[in-house]
Amino acid sequence: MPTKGKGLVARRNISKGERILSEKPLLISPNLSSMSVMESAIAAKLKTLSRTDQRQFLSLNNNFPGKYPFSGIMRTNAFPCGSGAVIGGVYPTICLINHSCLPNAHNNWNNELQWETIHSVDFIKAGEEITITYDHGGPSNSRQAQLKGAFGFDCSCHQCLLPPAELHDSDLRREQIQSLDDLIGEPTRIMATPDCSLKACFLMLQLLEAEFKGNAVTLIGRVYYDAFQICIIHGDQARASIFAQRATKYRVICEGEDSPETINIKSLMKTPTQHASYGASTKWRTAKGLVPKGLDPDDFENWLWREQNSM
Ligand SMILES: C[S@@+](CC[C@H](N)C(=O)[O-])C[C@H]1O[C@@H](n2cnc3c(N)ncnc32)[C@H](O)[C@@H]1O
Repeated sequence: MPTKGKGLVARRNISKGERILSEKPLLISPNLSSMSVMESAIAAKLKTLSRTDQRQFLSLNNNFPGKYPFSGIMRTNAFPCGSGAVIGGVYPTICLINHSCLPNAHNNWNNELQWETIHSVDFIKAGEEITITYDHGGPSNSRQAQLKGAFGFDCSCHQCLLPPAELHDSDLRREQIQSLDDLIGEPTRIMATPDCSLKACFLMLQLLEAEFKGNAVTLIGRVYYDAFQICIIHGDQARASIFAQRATKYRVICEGEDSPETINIKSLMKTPTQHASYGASTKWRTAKGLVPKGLDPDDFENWLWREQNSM
């Protein structure tokens, strides 16, 4: 791939939500603070691998050559085994997938399978590059700084190369998305002014659509899960079950039916009271069956988002 080294390209059309591949890690290593300790730990693990696996590991890209080549390969390629995990895995094929700030696929550690999975989050045409995201979001300058610092490369994805005026508009939206994300996650606000937190979720969905078009599957799923949590904390089982249903739909697209997180949300959709925060407040208390029937779609959305003029 020009400016990116090797990459993965679709050989056939791939529909949204397909599991493109799943892979067992070649090697898993903790992210140790001392490079020399990490280098010896990886070297010891490498010795236990077959010759083919050793060759595959050594063929991976290294943006940090020098005194600690094995650690450099891990730092360039490893994916955390689960969100917030301190251990990371490298994979023979998945590690060929380049980054995009507007990716068409999503990577996820399936703790049940103990494999990393890749799902398409958009329709991918034959011949198109398959991309995932390595960054934590935000405007282009902060994404680029993070990618350079953590992985040692200058991002040349389509989004970062937009003409200046378009990049400026995109950066403004990404800044707003980041601020809303912080606001939605504030526990004191969720307890004191849940209406504001729910409104922030609603605004976030509009912004995600404007910025990512159809590709914001992962983020949309998270927003619906946040809305679920806001409702269940305040005892509103009816809305919580609808939000969990929507969160499930998006989780299935980017992680599959067999992901433990999908299974967990699906079960919360059926029994929202299983959530640990249920009962913290009774401010919005409703029974699960109190979802209104026969409303037109706009009125249903007004009810769901607790718009003032709704029932
Ligand atoms: C996990 S590897 C991906 C496969 C790699 N391109 C190769 O040739 O082996 C990650 C490395 O690919 C390159 N890369 C990935 N995404 C990129 C992007 N958006 N812009 C520039 N380089 C990128 C960087 O060198 C990065 O450190």
